[in-house]
Amino acid sequence: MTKPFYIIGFMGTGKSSLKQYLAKSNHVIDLDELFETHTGMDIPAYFDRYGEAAFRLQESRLLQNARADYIVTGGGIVEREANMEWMREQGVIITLDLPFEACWERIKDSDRPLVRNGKAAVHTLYERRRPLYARANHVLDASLCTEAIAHTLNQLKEVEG
Ligand SMILES: Nc1ncnc2c1ncn2[C@@H]1O[C@H](COP(=O)(O)OP(=O)(O)O)[C@@H](O)[C@H]1O
Ligand SMILES: O=C(O)C1=C[C@@H](OP(=O)(O)O)[C@@H](O)[C@H](O)C1
Ligand SMILES: [Mg+2]
Repeated sequence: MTKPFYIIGFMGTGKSSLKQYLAKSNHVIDLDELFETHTGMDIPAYFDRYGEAAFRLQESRLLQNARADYIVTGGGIVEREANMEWMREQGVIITLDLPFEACWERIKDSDRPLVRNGKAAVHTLYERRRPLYARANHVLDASLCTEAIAHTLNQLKEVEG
């Protein structure tokens, strides 16, 4: 197994969509998918029942147990400094970067629990998290098509993985 590439970025930057385009020889884990398999609940239902703090605790646990070539995270992984430290120690952090309006267009009709707080609240969250995503080893332009982003990742993996 290679050094893990941790894919981070705000909701809607296209992290989860990458899976099908990454090299087939690579093992890819999406922490949100893993979360839903482990808990047997979808994320909106989990937020409703147990709240965001409980979600963050489970998310950190899953992060620390995940072993794969690519570990696709949820947008809030940057909320805990310990998660950032873990990812930096273990592997390479890659941010998908996209302006807020484009993220919002992609997520506004989805069932993501934080989207229910409305556009202004999500914008505030975006601004607060922006410096955290900027701390990655690499920042990629997420306005490109998924295939192009995956291609760049596959190339980076050959050099750094
Ligand atoms: N590169 C892209 N270009 C255009 N639309 C995209 C791209 N990547 C993802 N999308 C769309 O944006 C939405 C959110 O994508 P998703 O992969 O779930 O993002 P994330 O996991 O970062 O929240 C989906 O509707 C998806 O089809
Ligand atoms: O930004 C966040 O706090 C969240 C992002 C979501 O994942 P995506 O970034 O894949 O949408 C998911 O983990 C949860 O709804 C919380
Ligand atoms: Mg996702």
